[in-house]
Amino acid sequence: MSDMAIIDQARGAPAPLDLSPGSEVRDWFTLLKPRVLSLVVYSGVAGLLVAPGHLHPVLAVTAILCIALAAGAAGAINMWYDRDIDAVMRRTANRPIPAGRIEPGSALAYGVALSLFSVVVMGLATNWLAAGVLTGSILFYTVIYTAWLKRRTPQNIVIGGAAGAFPPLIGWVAVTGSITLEPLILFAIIFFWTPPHFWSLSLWAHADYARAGVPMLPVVAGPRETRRQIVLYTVLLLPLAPLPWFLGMTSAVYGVTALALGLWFLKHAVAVLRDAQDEKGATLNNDAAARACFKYSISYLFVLFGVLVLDHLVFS
Ligand code: HEM
Ligand SMILES: CC(C)=CCC/C(C)=C/CC/C(C)=C/COP(=O)(O)OP(=O)(O)O
Repeated sequence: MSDMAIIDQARGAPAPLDLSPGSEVRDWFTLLKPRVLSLVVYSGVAGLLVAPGHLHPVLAVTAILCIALAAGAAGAINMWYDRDIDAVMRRTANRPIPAGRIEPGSALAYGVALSLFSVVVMGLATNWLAAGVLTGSILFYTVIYTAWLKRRTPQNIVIGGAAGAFPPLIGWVAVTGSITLEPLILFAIIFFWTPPHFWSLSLWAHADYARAGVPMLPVVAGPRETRRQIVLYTVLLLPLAPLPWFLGMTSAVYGVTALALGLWFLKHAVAVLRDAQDEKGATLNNDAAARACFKYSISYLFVLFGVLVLDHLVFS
């Protein structure tokens, strides 16, 4: 706390919210993995906006806040469970639990309380199917991905990564109260997007995972196989993303944009595959192609879902 804040508090003034680096409030916020939340909320909003039907704006905002809260709460439980491996990885060693700034038990209680709160509010504000799917997504991330698959198999990302594909489905179900083919396609898009998103990053971050004993694909199968798998999933995503157009859900504007974005993703993936390696398999240019592919993966999803929503608002 700053000197001014301490003086203010001594005078009886309410303490201002301290969000400075290392502050306690900031640490509790960090437990929610806020940076990843941006795309989670964005895809949830997209699912909610393109769904047929109407939800009162207050309830729609509540539903989105519940998705954000649930994803954040699951992130806090993930950080509680993974505190041992987070402590050994350079990227995560300064997280609030391994750095000793937040007690593990308090983080768990926080994650569980926020999870329960988000599910109950979602059920009351929208419908109980949406609350059920929200519960499924929390359990998928915390139990299936974090506690079960992450430390056991290099397919952890493929199966467990489905957790992150739930938000547009939840947004849709919050409006319609039912699960149909359309939101399942949105789910599938994120499902097939996740492996190239994460494996690109893991190509340059695998030393961290190896040190922590996490069997990520580059650690277990090597960088070459990881590069091949990145191309494979990008190829699978290519026809999948325009599917809403083929099924009459959108106009050609979305369809053609989805194809173009997919081809550009594939170009990045092929560049990753071709990235020069020395005889020991180490890359010669600091994995510039993998870094570019990871960065592009995030823009890809932002633009794809943005155009999906615009297409819906303009043409339907
Ligand atoms: C198993 C699946 C996934 C894994 C293992 C994974 C892992 C990661 C990692 C390690 C980062 C690096 C930076 C950080 O720690 O914040 C990252 C960044 C990011 N991920 Fe993922 N991710 C997954 C799925 C997703 C999904 C489903 C979304 C949203 C739809 C997403 C959105 C993002 C975003 C927006 C960033 C950039 C954050 C920033 O600004 O640094 N990720 N991801
Ligand atoms: C509504 C709801 C529950 C949505 C799920 C949210 C979501 C984006 C899940 C994706 C999984 C994810 C970010 C994994 C990060 O891997 P990790 O946890 O292994 O990454 P780390 O090494 O950074 O801890």
